[in-house]
Amino acid sequence: MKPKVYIDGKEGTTGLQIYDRLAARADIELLLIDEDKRKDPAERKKFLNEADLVFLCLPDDAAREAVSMVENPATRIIDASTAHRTAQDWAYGFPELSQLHRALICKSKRVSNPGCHATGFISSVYPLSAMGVLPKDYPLTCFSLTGYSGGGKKMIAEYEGEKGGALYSPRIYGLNLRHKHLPEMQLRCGLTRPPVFSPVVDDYYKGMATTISLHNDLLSCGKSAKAVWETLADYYRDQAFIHVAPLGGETPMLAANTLAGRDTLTLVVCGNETHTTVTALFDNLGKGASGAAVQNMNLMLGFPETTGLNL
Ligand SMILES: NC(=O)C1=CN([C@@H]2O[C@H](COP(=O)(O)OP(=O)(O)OC[C@H]3O[C@@H](n4cnc5c(N)ncnc54)[C@H](OP(=O)(O)O)[C@@H]3O)[C@@H](O)[C@H]2O)C=CC1
Ligand SMILES: CC(=O)N[C@@H](CCC(=O)OP(=O)(O)O)C(=O)O
Repeated sequence: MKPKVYIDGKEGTTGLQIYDRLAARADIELLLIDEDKRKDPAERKKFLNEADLVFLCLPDDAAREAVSMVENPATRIIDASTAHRTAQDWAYGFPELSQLHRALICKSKRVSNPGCHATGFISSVYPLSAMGVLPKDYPLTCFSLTGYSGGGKKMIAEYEGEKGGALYSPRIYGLNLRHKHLPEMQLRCGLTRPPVFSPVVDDYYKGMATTISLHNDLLSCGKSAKAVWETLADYYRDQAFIHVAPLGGETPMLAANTLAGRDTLTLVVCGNETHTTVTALFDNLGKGASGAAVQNMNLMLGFPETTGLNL
């Protein structure tokens, strides 16, 4: 019997991208709700309980409500929203972080998909912290560029409709320094202080560049860009979805849309004897959302991790 899969919120930006990755798959049965009933709670409840695995591609409150509708103990959930990313009883859907993360995803009934900015931040900070290069109390700063599809249908409409001058230029947001991804960044990396985080949205559809900046003399060990690069290259050497570029990168500038349309993430380490930057390049809708969600589904259902993905 093929596992039955339902995407709640399939008509949204993340949901459609998951659908695109699954539509042609013969190893699952996709359950499709009637278009005119896609927000009908009773109909959604039926689908949520009929499925072996559901993706929640909904705003946070609707995701919480959807979880409360699930009564079938066999139904497994991957939540793409922020609602459960710091919940201790949910597995954190970032399998490359450790064997334990991967094992918990494989067996868990509840998996929370990482936030897009958080994915970029954690991909560099977690290994450096786990390998003892970065002290847990390091005063981290991070800036993160994203395309406008990161803001979902509403922001896409803003950028693709008649727009004013400001939307033609990069915009720094999250100015209260309390962006919703900060709790998962801090908790999942075990940091004792939250980073100073500045997200930036710009006038292109998708793609991200998330950068942390380090003073080498404040690192616990390996006080050079080369040592940071070696640590990351070694940590991710066997991963299909995360690659580490040669030290210094391969281009004189880093374009945030380099990996648009792909489900992989590339880390670029730059710097010198005194300072280091690490930049994660990826697609907010690939490794930053839908691609990661499908990767998690494959692990949960026992399929090859790379099935149906744009490596
Ligand atoms: N876009 C991105 O790059 C990323 C998004 N995410 C997260 O994924 C989730 C979805 O985001 P995104 O796809 O961008 O958002 P969108 O606004 O593009 O899509 C959300 C979808 O949910 C539908 N919806 C809203 N309320 C309900 C409800 N009560 N019942 C059923 N459907 C409902 C909306 O309907 P309607 O079409 O009528 O508006 C819409 O189709 C969010 O939590 C977001 O934060 C995570 C990582 C990256
Ligand atoms: C451009 C823009 O607004 N982007 C969104 C991030 C989208 C996202 O990752 O949402 P989740 O937190 O559900 O993962 C933001 O920064 O709030």
